[in-house]
Amino acid sequence: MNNIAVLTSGGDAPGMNAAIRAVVRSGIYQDLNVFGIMQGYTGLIEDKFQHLKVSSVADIIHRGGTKLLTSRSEEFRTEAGRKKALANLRKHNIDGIVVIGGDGSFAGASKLAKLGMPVIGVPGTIDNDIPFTEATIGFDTAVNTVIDAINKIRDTATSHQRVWLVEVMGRSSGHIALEAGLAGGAETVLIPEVPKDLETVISKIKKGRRRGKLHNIIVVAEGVGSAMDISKDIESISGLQTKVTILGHIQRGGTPTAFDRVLASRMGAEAVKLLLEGKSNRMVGIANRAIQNVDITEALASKKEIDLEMYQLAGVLSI
Ligand SMILES: Nc1ncnc2c1ncn2[C@@H]1O[C@H](COP(=O)(O)OP(=O)(O)O)[C@@H](O)[C@H]1O
Ligand SMILES: O=P(O)(O)OC[C@H]1O[C@](O)(COP(=O)(O)O)[C@@H](O)[C@@H]1O
Ligand SMILES: [Mg+2]
Repeated sequence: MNNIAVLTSGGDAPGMNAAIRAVVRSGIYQDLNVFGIMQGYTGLIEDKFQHLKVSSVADIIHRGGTKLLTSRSEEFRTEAGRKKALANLRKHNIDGIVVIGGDGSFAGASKLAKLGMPVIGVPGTIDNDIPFTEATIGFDTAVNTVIDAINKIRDTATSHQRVWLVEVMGRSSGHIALEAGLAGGAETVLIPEVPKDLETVISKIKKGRRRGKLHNIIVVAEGVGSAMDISKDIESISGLQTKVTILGHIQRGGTPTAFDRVLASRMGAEAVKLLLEGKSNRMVGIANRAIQNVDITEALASKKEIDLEMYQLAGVLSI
């Protein structure tokens, strides 16, 4: 193995830069040439390769976003698109590639591996919706961004004694909502993994008010549906007035936490090690603080479960 490549794909996540840095520097440390592919699978198809040096990844460990840029590529979903991508990898004599991205990017990566290109996946998505890893790069930072927002909303919610719905990201999963809900002391957490019951939500609000509670924070994962619609339903059933804040893409930006930087550094370096060991179609993960790796196909075949005990605890602690 002489030449390896790295790209970021799908939604950007804080810590992706730290992962890129780790791939580049541990690759160079082990005498590899490292190429960065700009704009994810789009750049792979459009031949946007750059030879990276040690200094190419200087001053990025603390930055959100991705220096390599990212994209969602429709063309890569087609066989013709993937063949173009493979031809470019061959043209640059690439012996293996590290894909930093989420579940969709891994589905693409696995197809590339089937075409004969060694591929290692590094999980980078704020959603934390990838099985066989307790954390994905960006999740911790996103959760911290959400609790910072909840703290601020709580100040004004209390002052006006308001019911507040905070909509958070998570395309089809409730990991951000649950973790931020528990850490932010939310009264109710609505996640797609658990059927929603608005009568229970409303009776909890009313019970809280009877004990003198001055605010109600309800965290809604976007995968449940629009917080705006849910607020209208709560208002029409209960007669209560509600406010809604949709946090949106603010959750994707910002400087990564120490946790995400360390995770990204370890995972990026592990990906290079796996390529050097001749592995392919593997995904790096973390369990009990140890870096591990699993087959991507196996990972994609299963769904990451939500921690129902944590969900119940969030309910108990907000009685
Ligand atoms: N089933 C698939 N086959 C091939 N490529 C895919 C597949 N699913 C996703 N991709 C590629 O991966 C890209 C990123 O996936 P996406 O789901 O948007 O983000 P993420 O990787 O963050 O989950 C897509 O734009 C597409 O190019
Ligand atoms: O920025 P976009 O393209 O609208 O995507 C929004 C989606 O991306 C995410 O922020 C991250 O998801 P992915 O990692 O799958 O891209 C989701 O939480 C959200 O639903
Ligand atoms: Mg995804």
